[in-house]
Parts: sequence; structure tokens; C-alpha cells
Amino acid sequence: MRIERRRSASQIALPKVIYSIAGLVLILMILTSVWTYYSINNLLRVTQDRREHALIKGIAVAVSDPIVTRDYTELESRLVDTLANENMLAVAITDSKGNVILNLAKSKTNPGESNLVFDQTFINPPLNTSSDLVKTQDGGVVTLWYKVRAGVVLGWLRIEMSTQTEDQILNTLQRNITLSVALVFLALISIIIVIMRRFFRVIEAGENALIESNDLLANAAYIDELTKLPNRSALIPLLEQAISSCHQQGGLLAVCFLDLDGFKLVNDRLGHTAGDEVLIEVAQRLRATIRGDDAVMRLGGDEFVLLLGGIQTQQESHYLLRRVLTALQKPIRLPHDKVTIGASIGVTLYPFDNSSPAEMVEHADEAMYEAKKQGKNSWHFHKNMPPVENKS
Ligand SMILES: Nc1nc2c(ncn2[C@@H]2O[C@H](COP(=O)(O)OP(=O)(O)OP(=O)(O)O)[C@@H](O)[C@H]2O)c(=O)[nH]1
Repeated sequence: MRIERRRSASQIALPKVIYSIAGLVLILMILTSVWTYYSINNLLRVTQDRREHALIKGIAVAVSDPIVTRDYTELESRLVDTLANENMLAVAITDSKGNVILNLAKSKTNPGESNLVFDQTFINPPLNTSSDLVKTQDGGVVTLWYKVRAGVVLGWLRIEMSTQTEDQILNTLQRNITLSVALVFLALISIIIVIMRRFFRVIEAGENALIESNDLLANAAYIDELTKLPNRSALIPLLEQAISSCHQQGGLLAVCFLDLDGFKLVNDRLGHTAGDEVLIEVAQRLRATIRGDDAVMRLGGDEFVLLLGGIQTQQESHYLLRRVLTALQKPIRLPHDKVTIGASIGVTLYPFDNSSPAEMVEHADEAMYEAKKQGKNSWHFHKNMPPVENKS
């Protein structure tokens, strides 16, 4: 009589959807971050290139006059000014073949100072290029070659610059993006956890409601509305259960079909409502009389079935049946009347009667009719039983 409780497909599928969306968002976020990082990186490089170009062009213009006039004092002064630039490391002027005209390097110990470099008389310029500007990079140092022109090519301007500032910007950018991704990732994970927890709470609540409604439905299907006893639908399942435990534990199981005597009269004399009250009282008395493991059901009308298990001897079944009738025979008090009612009981005993559950009920029913025939308010064992004394 158990009703299976399963989660619906949509209930199982939804967390997967949430995980997939979250995963997708995460991948998009990482891709966006990487793309942003490379875009900004690229932008910085382009800006840096333009800045360097403008810078070297400016220096070239500034040094072209002193080169033409061979005013090396003025040339040195202009190069020293150039070296004042924070990132500038060295600056040199060569003729068109690479012979050094002037070579200045910033002092490593005192960046405010610049020294003439004398030990390098020739620097190899990129002679086989048609471009005016050539850039090479080695680690954090950028070397720029630029053709100095005044109508004709006067020579080469060579500057060495540190990319320290640029690297710092990029490192900061990289750190910030990594931090942002980590923070967004954490936020996303937290949101997923919150959503999942809420989701599972909703499922749990839904499941509980489903279980409750299933239980209610199950009860409604197997319970007699008037007496609250199990009804006819519960008869075979309960009988099968009782047979199985009797089979395991041994002893006898009495299947008792009980029909009230003269109940129609109660209805006729006192009305249907009074009849109902009598049925409710009978149900309560039957329930109070049987043992915890026994069962009592109302099949309908004034018919009940009792399943009395754990009986060791046939004699014991007589005792139990007498107890049932004695309990019923006590007057029933109604608001305006008092009713005394009896019952006839037909009995079949398992395992003497080893037929199917439905047949056993039929046998008990037949025996009940025998009890009625023999004067009512008594019990009668089915004819298939070993000879036992039928008593009232
Ligand atoms: N009050 C009430 N009466 C019911 C209900 N269901 C069936 N009945 C009545 O119960 C009576 C049962 O009839 P019988 O068992 O044939 O009559 P009886 O007087 O007990 O006859 P015997 O069994 O031969 O003693 C009928 O009058 C039905 O109308 C119910 O739920 N409530």
C-alpha cells in the first residue's frame, strides 16, 4: 500500500541547468577578462610605440642642426637634456655608417648624471633596412634606431629606453584583472550555492507536500470514512501481510467475518444517524478488543473482518471470539436511546485453510451465514476446519 515517491525529471534536471549556466557565465567571464587584458595590453603597446616615435623624432630634429654645424658642445647639451627623461638609459649619434659621433649613458649609480661613453667608437646600425625607425627589445630595454635627416641622411640616432613604467602598468593591470576574476568567481560560486540551497529547499518542501498528499490519498483510499477503520480495499493486502507473519512466526491466524445481528432494526427504529453512531461504537469496541498486531476492517454496511494472529491453539480462538461478542453485547448509549446489538461471526483458520486470501474471506463469510442460521450472536468455524467446537 506504499506509494512510490520520486522526483520528477524537471526537478532533477534544473540543478544541471543552473550548473551549466554558471559554467558558461564563468567561461565567458574568463574569456572576457583575457580579451580585455590583451586589448589593453595592445593599446598600451600602440600608445607606447607612438610615444617612442614622437620622442625619437623630436630628438632627431633637435640634434640635426648641431650635427650639420658640428657644434658638438650643443649636441652633447641636447643629448643630456634628452637623458633627463625618466625611462631614457642611453643616447648616441653615429654617422651613416655607424661611427660614433657622440655616445652618452645615464649613470647607473646616480640617474641624475650622464656620462660620455668613449670605449665604443662604432655601433652597428640597421643599415640594410629602408625604414627610418627600427625597434628592438631585449628584456626590459628597448633600443630605437632613427635616421637623422637634413635633406640627406646625416647619421643615426640611437636611444635605449627602459620599459619599466610600461611593465609596471601591465603588471598592475594583470594583478587587477586576476583579482577581479577571482572576486567575480567567488561571487558567482556564492550565488550558485545560495540558489542551489534555495532550490533544494523548494524541492524538499514540494516533496514533503507530495508525500503528505500521497499519504492523505493513500489513507482516503484504504480507510472507511465513517469508522476510520481500514476498508474493503485494505482487506486482501492486510490479510496477505497477516498470513505472511503467521507463516514466519507459526501459530494460527483466525480470519473472522463479523455481521451485526438485527442492525437494520436500529436504522429503522432510530434512524440512519443513530445507526451510524452504533457502527462507530462497534468499530471502537472491536479495535479495543483485538491485540496490537491484529487487524479489524469494515467491509461496508454492518460487515466487519477481524484478523486475529498469534493464536497457539484452537481453544484460544474460542476465548478471543467470546471476548469480541462480550464486548459488543454491552449496551450502546446513544444521545436519546440505548441499543444492545449482537453479531454473528464466521471463522476460518490459517494454515488449516490454506486457500487464497480471497477464498479464505469467502469461507469465513459462508461460516458467518451458518452462525446466523444457527441462531445468531455466535461464531461458527468453516466446514473445512478440523473438527472444533462451535460455541456461543
Ligand atoms: N446507519 C448505517 N446503515 C447502513 C450503512 N450501510 C449499510 N447500512 C444498513 O445496514 C443494514 C444491514 O442490513 P442487514 O445486515 O441485511 O440487516 P440485519 O438487520 O443486520 O440482518 P441480519 O444480518 O440478518 O441480522 C441495512 O439496513 C443497510 O441499509 C451505513 O453506513 N450506516
